[in-house]
Amino acid sequence: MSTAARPTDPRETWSIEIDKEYLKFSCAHFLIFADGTAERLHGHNYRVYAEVDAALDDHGLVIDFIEVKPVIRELCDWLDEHWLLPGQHPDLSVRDLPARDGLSEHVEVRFKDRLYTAPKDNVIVLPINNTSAENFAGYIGRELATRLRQRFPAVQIRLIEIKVEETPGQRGVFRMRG
Ligand SMILES: Nc1nc2c(c(=O)[nH]1)N=C([C@H](O)[C@H](O)COP(=O)(O)OP(=O)(O)OP(=O)(O)O)CN2
Repeated sequence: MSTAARPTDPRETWSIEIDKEYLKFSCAHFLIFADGTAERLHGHNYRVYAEVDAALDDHGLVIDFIEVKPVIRELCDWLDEHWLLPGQHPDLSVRDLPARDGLSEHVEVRFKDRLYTAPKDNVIVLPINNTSAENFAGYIGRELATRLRQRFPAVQIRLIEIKVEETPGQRGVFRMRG
């Protein structure tokens, strides 16, 4: 039987879905609400679910699972065990504190009447306006799209969908087309 790629039927689309227990990140955050109040600082074990929609290659693959999982995992591992802060919220500021008196470099975080300090390497300031599951999905999705296009230039990605589950049963969902 021929293994040549069949002519594609425009009605058909293909995608891969990745849902691995180890695609997770444990992080601290506090959500800021529309009325200006915010949660106390707390943490979640976030789970990441990914879908990539693209043409099937001549070998019957969208993208090799073995090659795409490490790209998602490197993003999860980079976020893991950090306090995530929204760098674009108007009422939250982060100031670097130089090492002194035997202390390592720290950051000072101000939000309204709250003041926190933390070792600088414990914190990641993300280009988002709130630490919602949706914004985490958007950040991971955009980063993943950039990295997949760099590493798999021949893949014609049509859609990337990232779901970030903050607690079992509720997820933020991000989709990027084209
Ligand atoms: N659209 C969103 N709403 C909320 C988010 C979010 O990321 N996107 N996040 C929070 C809080 O961070 C909170 O920690 C989660 O809220 P909550 O629903 O209370 O979580 P639980 O799992 O404890 O909910 P239960 O229904 O009690 O199990 C809030 N909103």
